[in-house]
Amino acid sequence: MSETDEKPARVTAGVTFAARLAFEQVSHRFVSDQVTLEDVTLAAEPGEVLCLLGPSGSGKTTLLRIAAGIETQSAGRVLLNDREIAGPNVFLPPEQRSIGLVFQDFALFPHLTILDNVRFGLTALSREEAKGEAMIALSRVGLEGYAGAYPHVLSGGEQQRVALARALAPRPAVLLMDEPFSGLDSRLKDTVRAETLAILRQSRATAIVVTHDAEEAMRLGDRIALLRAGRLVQVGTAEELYLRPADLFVAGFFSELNLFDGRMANGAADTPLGRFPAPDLADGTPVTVAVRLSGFEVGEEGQGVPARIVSRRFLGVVELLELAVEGVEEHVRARIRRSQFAPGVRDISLNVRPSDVLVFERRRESA
Ligand SMILES: Nc1ncnc2c1ncn2[C@@H]1O[C@H](COP(=O)(O)OP(=O)(O)OP(=O)(O)O)[C@@H](O)[C@H]1O
Repeated sequence: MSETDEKPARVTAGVTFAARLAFEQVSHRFVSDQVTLEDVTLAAEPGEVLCLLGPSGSGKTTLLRIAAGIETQSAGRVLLNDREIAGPNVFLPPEQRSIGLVFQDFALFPHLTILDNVRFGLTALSREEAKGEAMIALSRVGLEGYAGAYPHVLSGGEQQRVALARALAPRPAVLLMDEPFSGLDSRLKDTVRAETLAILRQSRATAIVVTHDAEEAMRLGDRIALLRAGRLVQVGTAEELYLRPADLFVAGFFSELNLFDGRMANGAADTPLGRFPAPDLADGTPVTVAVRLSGFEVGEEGQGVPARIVSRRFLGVVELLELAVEGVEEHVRARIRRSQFAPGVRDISLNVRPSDVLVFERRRESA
């Protein structure tokens, strides 16, 4: 069978099947008394792009390595389409898992052609078949014209696409990507991210993408799973995590916040910026009121809470104000549309948009 006969059908056929990858109560320790992951239950649904988000050291990479079979969990199971691939009595080696990996440094071999880099993992096929599959994968990322070239002639973004082609070539059911864009400069990043998403959609692979950047997770993920210190804090769509964060940590990951301490009284929290209702919290509960920097309407003096401009920083479309407000120890920060005040204006007034206020029960550590 010639590769040209097969090519069009294969390109549109994408992967053989879209799989569900599930973690069930997965825990992990590198050192016995130190939690890397604790009781993580999470599934990437067939064809979904799931972003694993969290600060450095929160366990994202370890979870990915457990899925790939290059790390073993201390407890719990990993399932691919309801088949256990890692558990107390089962351990399927990485090469039998139908899982592809893309790392942040692309890890291309400089002395191999682009084609040979992509063909590298296709050891189960004959040389000619592997070439055909590698060419299909390269055409999926739009780089078939570079098959005979070496990696150094490609830009960072193109090298990332080769790495993606290499991971897609064996038609994995699930693709795992660890900070795949962090090696790219910020101008390239947006384009490569959009291209990658389009390729993932076309290939229909289920993908788990690790990132520590909330905006990247919002741009890429159908859903986002946020980890902190090895524990899953919240899973949901970008809207859910942004609009209804489970706690202050989640809120702070998605927005810059001004924080005020208060106490519930008559169904609302009192702050120097106003009273904010929180019907679910009992009166007397100590609370932290979080106001997004973008959550202010500003006006001339006398139209709201009085504030004095301490500094203004021009940021292009917006400007960042630092404001002194009576009753607030630290400066209040506000991100407003630029040029709303003439130079030299000092006294203004503030109104807070209720949709940009979040009230949380105050935890002991932040009390
Ligand atoms: N081989 C190892 N031996 C011991 N501890 C490790 C090892 N690898 C990672 N750790 C620790 O495990 C924790 C989780 O690491 P992991 O790399 O999974 O986090 P991460 O969220 O991916 O972080 P980053 O974004 O910095 O890569 C960290 O505290 C890290 O220091």
